[in-house]
Amino acid sequence: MNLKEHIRSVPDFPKPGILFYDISTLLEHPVAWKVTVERLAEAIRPFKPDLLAGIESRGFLTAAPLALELGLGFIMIRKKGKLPGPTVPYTYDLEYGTDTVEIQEGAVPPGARVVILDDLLATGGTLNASVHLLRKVGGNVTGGACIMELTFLKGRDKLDIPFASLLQYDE
Ligand SMILES: O=P(O)(O)OC[C@H]1O[C@H](OP(=O)(O)OP(=O)(O)O)[C@H](O)[C@@H]1O
Ligand SMILES: Nc1ncnc2[nH]cnc12
Repeated sequence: MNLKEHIRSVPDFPKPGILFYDISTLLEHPVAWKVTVERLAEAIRPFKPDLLAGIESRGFLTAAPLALELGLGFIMIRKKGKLPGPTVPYTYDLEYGTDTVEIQEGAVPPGARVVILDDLLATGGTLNASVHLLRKVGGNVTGGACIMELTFLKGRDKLDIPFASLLQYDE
């Protein structure tokens, strides 16, 4: 099955000049979505995860069903101020300014093998920050995976973990 046929590309969203890859149409199609989850399961098998982490918010849609399929726990990496109770932050640089991701204290058992999921890798800034956050709380990040990778942005070069993507886009 060609999964690219189930992803809609929307020009000039959310800003002029950006071609937005929309997974809404993939999620709407139960067979294509099931195939996506199965292919992700294959892609991350070599990383031997104990636990899956998803990055807000489309990363939750990607990681949660995969965790269920693999019989693993799922934890959330969220934007600042969204998680209740004690949290641990990691702040990273953007082109202009900074951003912060957070995780709940105690979400990662010491030394757990964690694999990070998101829907899409663009510049790699979000995924790289998530790797650092998970390490800060004692996780052993053994890999990362996305459904889509914008190869022309070379986000993969920013990562110091093994990384897999199902679909590559060069524009
Ligand atoms: O590789 P990067 O350049 O960091 O970009 C990729 C990130 O951007 C998108 O999330 P967005 O911030 O749009 O949030 P959303 O998932 O809540 O829509 C996407 O889901 C990734 O998390
Ligand atoms: N071009 C794009 N399409 C969908 N999500 C994105 N996140 C960052 N860049 C994106």
